Amino acid sequence: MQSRIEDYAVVGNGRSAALIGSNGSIDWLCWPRFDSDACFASLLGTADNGYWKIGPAADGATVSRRYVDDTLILETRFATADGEVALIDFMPAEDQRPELVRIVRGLSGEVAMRMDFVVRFGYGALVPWVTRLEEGEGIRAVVGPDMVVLRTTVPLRNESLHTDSEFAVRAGEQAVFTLSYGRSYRPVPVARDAARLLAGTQTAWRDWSARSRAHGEYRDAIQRSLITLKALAFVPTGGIVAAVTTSLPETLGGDRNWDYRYCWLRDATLTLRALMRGGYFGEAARWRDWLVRAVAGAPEQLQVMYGVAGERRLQEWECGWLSGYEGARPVRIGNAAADQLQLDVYGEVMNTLHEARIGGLPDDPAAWALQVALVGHLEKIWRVPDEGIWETRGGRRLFTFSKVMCWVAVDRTIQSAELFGLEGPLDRWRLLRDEIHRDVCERGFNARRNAFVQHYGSDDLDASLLLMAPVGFLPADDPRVVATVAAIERELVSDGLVLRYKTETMHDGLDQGEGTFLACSFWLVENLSLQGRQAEAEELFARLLALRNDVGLLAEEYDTHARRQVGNFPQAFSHTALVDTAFNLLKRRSASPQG
Ligand SMILES: OC[C@H]1O[C@H](O[C@H]2O[C@H](CO)[C@@H](O)[C@H](O)[C@H]2O)[C@H](O)[C@@H](O)[C@@H]1O
Repeated sequence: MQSRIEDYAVVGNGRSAALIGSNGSIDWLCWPRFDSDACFASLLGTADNGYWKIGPAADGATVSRRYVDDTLILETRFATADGEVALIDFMPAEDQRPELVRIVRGLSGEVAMRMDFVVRFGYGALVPWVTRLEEGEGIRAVVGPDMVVLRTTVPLRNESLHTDSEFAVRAGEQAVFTLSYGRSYRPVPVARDAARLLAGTQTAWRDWSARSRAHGEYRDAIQRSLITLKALAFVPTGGIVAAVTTSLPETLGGDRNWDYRYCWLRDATLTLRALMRGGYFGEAARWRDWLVRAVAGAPEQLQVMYGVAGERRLQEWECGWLSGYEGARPVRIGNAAADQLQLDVYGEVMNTLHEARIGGLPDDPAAWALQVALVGHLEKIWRVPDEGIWETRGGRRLFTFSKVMCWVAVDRTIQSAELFGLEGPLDRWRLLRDEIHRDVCERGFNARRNAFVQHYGSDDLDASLLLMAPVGFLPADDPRVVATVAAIERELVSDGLVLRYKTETMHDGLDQGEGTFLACSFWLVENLSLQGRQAEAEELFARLLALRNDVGLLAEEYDTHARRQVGNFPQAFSHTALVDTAFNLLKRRSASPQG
């Protein structure tokens, strides 16, 4: 039932998103929010956990897919011996009402089609009570507070807990399906005109994309990533999720399965940086307001992640009735990492707020007051061990990268104060910045290994340290940085791509082994380029671009043995790193004498 991860495309509307396989099957959809219960969950289980498939009745069609121009409207073409049809899938942009529209258009000949609809609320567990609509062709499916309404232009048949339809589409004809979500105690959502919704959605995405600064050789790759990142933003609040899925495994068949449908300060700020580089500052303003609301009063209560509206309790539990993606169990809902201490997030937040100011985002006194309070708190806690950027579950350590990012937090706050005349104890902050820098250089560098190491006193390498030069902690040609990059290239590169760390020696509290981490691989490109190894940088970048699926999407990791994308999908981290690296390569190319 499940497709390969890279066979999925995403459609969304700024509140939720659906994954659609190249076979026309929607195997994942949570409504009404990204983190709501799924009503189609076969992605993580079996057909009985819910899916909605539209495709040719006979097997053997040739499939090709694309997004319509610079939009999030998916077009899947099925070419059969009898003719060709296009399946158009989208969520209307106009009001973010939870709705999915599917239009089958006949392009040539006459194609016999089939639709199968199995809706199961509660992450695939609950069979709804299904009734026919009084007007028009359609059904209403209800369980407890949840309701979906399926309307269509073709006849439906209800049989053994399953709704289906067999219909034919000739060239020039079309069949339309709309699925709307609502609360079961509210009236049935009114029917809307699919053609009008399609036109409006197309215009909204085209207008958004027209504002982009993406350019040059990587223009299309950058823009597709920006659209994907935009699709991860929860419009009503400004929160941004790390991915639209939970528990797509980092190792096929393994237990590294996590719920990413939340707003990590780290992932969200990196997403914003990418959107701002693309010219999109509106999202930055909304996210900053979200941050001020989410963190609110006490800086010592800062969490590393929140729900999309700023919720703090993201309790992790295992969804025992789902058998997992290709059997990878457990399927986890919620994320216990919410209770961790990860000091790097201070650096990512301060860096993004600083860049937003430079980009012209009007200042907000509440945001500056929050920053001053956060640095005040960091001053007290930067020396303590934490769980680090990788959210390890094997106990707290003095992670070198966490300390580097504490330096970034203080450095960017000082820079903001200096550049924009903002008030703060500058002399004290400057002393703090120097102290953190000294600490990292003395305790994070292992002379015997001739490299900065994962945590103080260890021999392990860590790919997060590829960010030392890009964040400006040390120059890229500093001999210690050059040696660290060389050591990572020797020891953490697998088939040309970068592992986060060695799970064999790191003891992160989980089973051994995982795929190569795509964001880290982009960070290696950045270091090669900063070291002037341009040809190598561009070659690795081209390789990474080639790993995107047919519609330009990336998961979190890549399994170089199975040659498959692994981990949650599509993932913000990977797409932000793509955008950043592409812009940097283009900038350096145009600055070079030959550029
Ligand atoms: O590796 C164990 C941890 O994996 C997840 O964290 C990863 O995803 C986060 C969201 O993209 C990212 O911010 C983090 O840097 C990654 O390591 C998972 O969410 C954790 O619960 C888990 O401990």
